[in-house]
Formats: sequence, C-alpha cells, structure tokens
Amino acid sequence: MEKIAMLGGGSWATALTKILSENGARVSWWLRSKDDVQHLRTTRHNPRYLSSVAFDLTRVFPSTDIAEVVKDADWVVLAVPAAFVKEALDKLERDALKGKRVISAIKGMLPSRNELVTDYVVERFRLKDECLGVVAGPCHAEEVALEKQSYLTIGSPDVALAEQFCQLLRNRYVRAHAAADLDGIEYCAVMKNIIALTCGIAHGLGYGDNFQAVLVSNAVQEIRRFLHALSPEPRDLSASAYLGDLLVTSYSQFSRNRTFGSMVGRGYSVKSAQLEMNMIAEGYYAVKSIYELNKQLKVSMPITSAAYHVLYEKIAPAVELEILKEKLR
Ligand SMILES: NC(=O)c1ccc[n+]([C@@H]2O[C@H](COP(=O)([O-])OP(=O)(O)OC[C@H]3O[C@@H](n4cnc5c(N)ncnc54)[C@H](O)[C@@H]3O)[C@@H](O)[C@H]2O)c1
Ligand SMILES: O=P(O)(O)OC[C@H](O)CO
Repeated sequence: MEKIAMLGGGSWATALTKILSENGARVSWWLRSKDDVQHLRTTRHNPRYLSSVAFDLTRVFPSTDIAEVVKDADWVVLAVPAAFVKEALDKLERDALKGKRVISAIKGMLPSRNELVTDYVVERFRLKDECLGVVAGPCHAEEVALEKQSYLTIGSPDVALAEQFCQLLRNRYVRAHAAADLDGIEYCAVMKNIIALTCGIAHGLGYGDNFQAVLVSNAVQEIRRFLHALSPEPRDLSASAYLGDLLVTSYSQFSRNRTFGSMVGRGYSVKSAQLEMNMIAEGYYAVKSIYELNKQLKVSMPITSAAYHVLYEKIAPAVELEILKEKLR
C-alpha cells in the first residue's frame, strides 16, 4: 500500500484524496482546521468542499499535525493554494521531505517570491528536481466528485516517477499520462488562471462568446511567447495539459478564476469578490507574479497587462477591456 501525505483542505485536496484512497492508497491528510478534521473523523465528509464525498477512514487519516502527516509518507502531494504554501511548508523541518517524492497539484506561484512552487520546494528542502512532479490537465474537483471522465497529466523531469504517480491515479473515470516538461506545464497552469480571470471580467462586462473565443485564441499566443522566452523547449501547446486546461478554466461553470473575474467585471471590488467566494482564485496572485517576471523578459502580454491594471492599479474593467479589444486579432 503506497503511503501518501495530502496537504490542503480545499476542493482539489479533497478530490485527489478520493481518487488515491479509492485506488487503495493510504492517505494521511493535513487540513488546517481542527473542526474540519474532527468533522471528517466523525462523519467521513469534508464539511466545506465536495461534501458529498464519503471517505473510507481505514485508508484516510485526517490530521492538523503536518509533520506527523508527512513523516512516513512515500509521496507528498501539495494542494494548498500557492499563496499559503510557504506558510504551510515552513512548519516542516528542512529534512522532512528527504527521500520522498513530492507532487505539486498547485496551479500558482509563491506571490512573495514570484517563484514556481516546485522551485521553492527544491530549494527549501534541498531536493533534486528528479524527485518532483506536478499534476496538470483540465480537471475540476467538482467533476471528480461526480466521477465524470477526466484526464490528468503528471509532469516530471523523471518520467518514470511521473508514470508511477499516474498508476496511483488511474481508475474508471481518470486517465493519466506522464510528460517531461515540468516547467512548461507548471507555468502554463499558472497563466491559464490569468486568462480565465480575464474571460470572467469580459463576461461580467457583457462581452459574449464571439469575443471570448478571440480572447482565448490570443491567450494561446501570449502563453506561447512567454513560455518560449522562459524555457524555449519544443512543446505541443495543443496538448490537454496546456490547451485543455486553458479551455476548461475559461469556459466552465466550476471555474474559480472565471467566477472571480466575472464578479470584478460586474463591479465587485477585489476584496468583496474574494470575500464572497469560499474558494481561492489563484489568478489574482498569478497576474502580479507573471507581470513582474515579464518586466525582465519584455514579452508582449496584453491580456496579462490588462488583468494587472484592473486588479492592481484599479483601472476600471470597462476602460481596460476597451484598450485590450484594440490589441486582439
Ligand atoms: N479545485 C480544482 O478543481 C483544482 C484543480 C486543479 C488544481 N487546483 C489547484 O489546487 C490548489 C488548491 O486549490 P483548491 O481549489 O483546492 O482550493 P479551494 O478554492 O477549493 O479552497 C481554498 C483552500 O484555501 C485554504 N485557505 C484559505 N485561506 C487560507 C489561509 N490563510 N492559509 C492557508 N490556507 C488557506 C482553505 O482552507 C481551502 O483549503 C490551487 O493551486 C488550485 O489552482 C484546483
Ligand atoms: O478553473 P479554476 O479557476 O477553478 O481552476 C481549477 C483547475 O485549475 C482546472 O484544471
């Protein structure tokens, strides 16, 4: 039985715990909230996220003690929003992840450092890149709870490690495959959130499907330019780990980033939109990190710039979209 430590109490940690434990793995599960842990232990359900899912408590062990949760694990899965992952991992000793395989399921960057999660983990815990992987692909936790057919890509410089994790995930409704492009996949997962958020802003302002199709097409080019400037490896951006994820997050009713953007487009302030959502829109933080990283790269990124101006410079969404409109083809 593989021993997995799941870090995070949100929708994605809940969905991954369902998949992994139902496939026979032993999952020790770190959640911040004592009440949530208590609720899980007594009712088998996460009270806040995907609360229809019932866990088998002979395989799933919720706890608020992060050090205890990771101690005996073979795999550590990170599923805390990127803005809080440093705070969570700082509770662990520097050698706590030694000898373990670490999989980031996070689609975001550390906002305080403009750094990919895997880069931070490698540095903080002195791990080799080959011990790490990422979970990518167009997959909403809500559809996992409903057991709808989904596809995941596990990216790692060690494709054999990625394949091992794929084997832990595959089931009747999850297909998984391994890929080598860790950085490209991780950056693309960060950037798709910015695009979904901008699609939401446009939707909130009353723009329709015609405009969104052009926005998303231009987004593919923007992502391609940025990835090429950062890591010019050959990669097929039409693969589902890249384009598929961009599409699901831009169009789905379940998208946190699109929902958040739509509220901003309809006139909510950033603060009130964040308070209204019980969930985290990673794109809010990603916009700032990518915008700041791009000050050195100087890639043409009109969509990211527009989102940055709205969210961080308080430019009215309608004004910014008028400007963006002129730049799209
Ligand atoms: N939800 C999905 O379908 C999905 C799919 C793929 C990847 N992801 C990624 O998984 C990661 C986790 O997102 P999610 O969707 O599970 O989150 P979520 O939006 O469902 O839940 C928010 C989570 O943030 C936590 N949180 C809020 N404030 C916090 C704080 N101050 N300190 C620490 N934690 C805090 C909450 O406890 C909760 O666990 C993100 O990087 C997201 O992009 C999510
Ligand atoms: O679509 P969002 O904004 O909820 O993000 C969730 C996942 O990244 C989708 O794969």
